[in-house]
Amino acid sequence: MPSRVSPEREGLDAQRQEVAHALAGYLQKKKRKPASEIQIYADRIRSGEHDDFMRQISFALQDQSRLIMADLGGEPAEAQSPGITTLLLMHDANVQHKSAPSRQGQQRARQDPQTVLASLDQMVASQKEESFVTIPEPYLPCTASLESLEVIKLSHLTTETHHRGKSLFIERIGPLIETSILTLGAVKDVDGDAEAIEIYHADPHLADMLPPSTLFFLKEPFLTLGINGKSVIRVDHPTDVVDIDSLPKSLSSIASDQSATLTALEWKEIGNGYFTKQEYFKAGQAYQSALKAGAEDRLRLDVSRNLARVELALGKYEAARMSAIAAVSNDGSDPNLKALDVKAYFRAASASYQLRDWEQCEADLQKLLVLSPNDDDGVRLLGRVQARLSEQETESYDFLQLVKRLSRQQPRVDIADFTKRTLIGSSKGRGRGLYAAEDIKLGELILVEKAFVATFEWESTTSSTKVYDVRPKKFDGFPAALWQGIVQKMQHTAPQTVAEISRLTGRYSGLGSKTLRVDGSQVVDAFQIHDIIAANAFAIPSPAKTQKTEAFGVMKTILPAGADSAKAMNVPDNCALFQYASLVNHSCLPNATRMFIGDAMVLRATKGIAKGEEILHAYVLPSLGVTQRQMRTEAVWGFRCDCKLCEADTKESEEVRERRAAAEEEAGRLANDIVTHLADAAQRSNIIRQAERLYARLKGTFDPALYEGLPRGGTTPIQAALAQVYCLRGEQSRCKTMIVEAFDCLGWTLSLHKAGGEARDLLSSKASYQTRACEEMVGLLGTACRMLRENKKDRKLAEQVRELARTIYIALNSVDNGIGGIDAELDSSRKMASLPLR
Ligand SMILES: C[S@@+](CC[C@H](N)C(=O)[O-])C[C@H]1O[C@@H](n2cnc3c(N)ncnc32)[C@H](O)[C@@H]1O
Repeated sequence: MPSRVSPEREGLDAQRQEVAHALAGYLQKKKRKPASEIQIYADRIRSGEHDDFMRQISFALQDQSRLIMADLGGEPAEAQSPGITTLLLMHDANVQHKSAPSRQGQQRARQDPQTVLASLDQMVASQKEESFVTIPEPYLPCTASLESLEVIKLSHLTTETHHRGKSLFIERIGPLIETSILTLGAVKDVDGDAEAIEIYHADPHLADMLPPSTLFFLKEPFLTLGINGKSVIRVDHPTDVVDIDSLPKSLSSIASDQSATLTALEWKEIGNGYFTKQEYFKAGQAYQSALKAGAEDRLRLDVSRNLARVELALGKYEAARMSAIAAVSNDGSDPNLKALDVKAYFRAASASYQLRDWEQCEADLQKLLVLSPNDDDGVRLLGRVQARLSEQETESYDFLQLVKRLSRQQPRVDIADFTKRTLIGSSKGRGRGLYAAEDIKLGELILVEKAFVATFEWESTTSSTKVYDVRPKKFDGFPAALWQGIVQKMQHTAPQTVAEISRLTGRYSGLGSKTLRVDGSQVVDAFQIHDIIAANAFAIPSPAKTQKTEAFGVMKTILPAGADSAKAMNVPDNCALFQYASLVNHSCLPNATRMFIGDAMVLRATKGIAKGEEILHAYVLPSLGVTQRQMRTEAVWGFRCDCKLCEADTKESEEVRERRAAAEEEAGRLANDIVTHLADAAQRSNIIRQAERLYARLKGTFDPALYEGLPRGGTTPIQAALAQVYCLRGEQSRCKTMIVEAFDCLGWTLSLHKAGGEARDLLSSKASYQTRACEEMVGLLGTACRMLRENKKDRKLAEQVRELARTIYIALNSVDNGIGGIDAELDSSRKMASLPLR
């Protein structure tokens, strides 16, 4: 009997044809794909292979890829809308992920090198096209030593399997191709069996580390499917790759089998040759070989000293310090050796400086100066390290100089951290947090910290990479350059720093804060770093923008990655990870605000903080609506804020919120118009009355009992405009009342009665939500100052108000290069005062 096709089925088929046709048209037009590739996609759709996906593609064709994301079962990406090709690839990645368990344990087919190299070209083409990275289910890096692993061949590999307890001994064939954050290549084993390999976060010198025809080890290999659906060995943790030169001594016979046996002296000469050509990695390898070949006495000292120099150039500071110290002869009787010891100590001190171990650096230099008291380099470095020690102790930073020196070529600052005013403690329901170790006044420094790693968009093409994470099924941008930078740096960092970074919160805890050195390398869990970045990285504004800061165009304090309201899921241009400042928890009623100078974060108090109080800053803009705030903190950091403001905001009805939003919008517009219309006598009274009515309406939307002592956002612009108007009209009492009310709405009590004590005593905090409000506060104080200056008896108070504005300005900017703007503001108010108002 012929099968009957249901009407629904017929409809679906027709729809499929239509979508396939539209997709083909779309791809041809937008992506300029070769016709053959379009045909493949269209055929796949026609054959029903993408049946579920049909609907999603039709959404995409209507440019609604956000909905598709939600449909795929992941969180809707708010800003990153993947294109159709990406969606198809993502779909494939998802299907691959789901079907992985059914493939697990399947025997891998033997492949010859030519076939693998040909498919590598295909993989490279699709990677270049999409620059799209899939993050698989996390797995741990190998923590076993090479000696304890059983060597297997490629033919022993089975799919979707982490071969724990095993290692491969393989060699690279063909080129290594870097695309985005992964390096693609091909390898073969002693049987001539070949396989593709994907190495993530690879050492920048990977090609030198794994030269063709040189065998290397891959610990606990993982065989999976690549982006093209073909098998590939995936290496997520770079420490799973062990090159011949890093082999432990017990296995170094393998190395000598590979290279003709040279003497230590010959290796040293080879190293020096590479050094002259600035091929530092290869020079380092040669010096290592010299040491392994048994360099002794003077030769050992020379090789170690040269190796230290090379390691400094490669950023391997831990190793550099050890090599430098190993190069010290301590033989004061020989003037030649003494001079060489000076060099060795200088290299040790330079490494200590880079490791930010200021005390060690100073100690290394003291030893140097005993041998050569007037050594220029030594004396200069001692000056620098003493400046760092002073910053660390007494916060003696010259912020203005630091800002002036920033440029695109030099976006990083040379400063020490200042953390002694804070202590780490546990914060109920929030994990760890930072606490004030002493009383801290409004505007004062809480901490200064240089980023562990910071990346700037102009330095790398991978500052934001498209990533599909199979765990939350989330497609998003991710700061891949930062990820790679941290994974790399962790391998050459002091264990204590590694442990601190590893302790930072992240959804996947991986190796935890255990520090493990295996086979001479610091083991790093790349997935753990990924999740640490997701929960802790900060966006930083471009130093170029920072330099332009003037007057009230204050430096923007940018929120942590993914936290900005407008760009929601977009990855910021510049981002950084801070080891210590990451511990500051969130509140919509913060007591601290952050700003950045290059790669350093400066955190200041936005209200008086008593000893023992927790330091809190805002991860999301407190002025956003509560629903948006909570959605963001939940999506990015996995918590719901339970501060008093969130509590009050959530108790309000939707109707009240909508009413207020409408009044706020109108008030904002009117606040802008008001000054423009002041000169117009016909409009003036009318517009002022309108503003007063609107202000009363806006104020009326807040339930006084619910918001007792809490800030009421959105009122400031109209209050500031009215205060200016009253000031210009000479209505001092109304002006004063409006300014005091404006501060009250921002969560502050401002006293404008009489001068006395310190300027900051004029202000006391209830439960302010500042951060962005600082700008508005400075403006309001400008008006207050102008009003007070009119009366002779209030001149002293006026100066205190100006000083208070300055304190708040610095709390936000850290430098007072824009403080002249406050006076300029007063001048412009004076000009306005000449307008005929009455
Ligand atoms: C940047 S870390 C802050 C340090 C963190 N408390 C720790 O122990 O490492 C961000 C994480 O802290 C926690 N957190 C921060 N503020 C919070 C708050 N107001 N309520 C609950 N948890 C919070 C969340 O777990 C969030 O993912």
